[in-house]
Amino acid sequence: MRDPEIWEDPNEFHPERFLKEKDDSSSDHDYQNDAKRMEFNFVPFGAGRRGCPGTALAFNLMNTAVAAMVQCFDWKIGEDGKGEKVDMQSGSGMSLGMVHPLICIPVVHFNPYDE
Ligand code: HEM
Repeated sequence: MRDPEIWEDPNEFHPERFLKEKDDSSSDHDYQNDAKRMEFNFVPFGAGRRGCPGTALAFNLMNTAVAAMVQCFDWKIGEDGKGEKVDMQSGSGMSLGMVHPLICIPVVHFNPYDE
């Protein structure tokens, strides 16, 4: 999943790598493109007969869900809210579960009804 022969800086968090269009030379990074992803370098929803049937729904909802989480909350790390950094170490397997479960506490910082 983090094969350096397929992904540039595979252990770095570069979400913009998924924005890059095929043959876009405007960036220093040669991030992956849609065509390469179709070659099963990126399979977050599995594939084949048992592939995820919720793929289209997830794609439609994910932007809104993440935007709401970022816009409406600050996030404290750990059960006591005193952690400083999320341990992103990933396990093995198709879907890269986290070795250390992510525990964060949402703190509301924007309430549209507080007017
Ligand atoms: C970001 C969101 C999601 C991710 C990353 C995800 C990922 C996955 C993965 C990796 C599998 C296993 C596929 C395989 O074995 O090849 C799976 C299966 C499945 N997913 Fe999702 N999924 C997501 C959202 C959803 C949603 C929104 C639904 C339903 C509304 C859903 C329903 C299912 C079901 C029912 C299965 C079992 C399919 C089967 O075994 O035949 N998933 N998903």
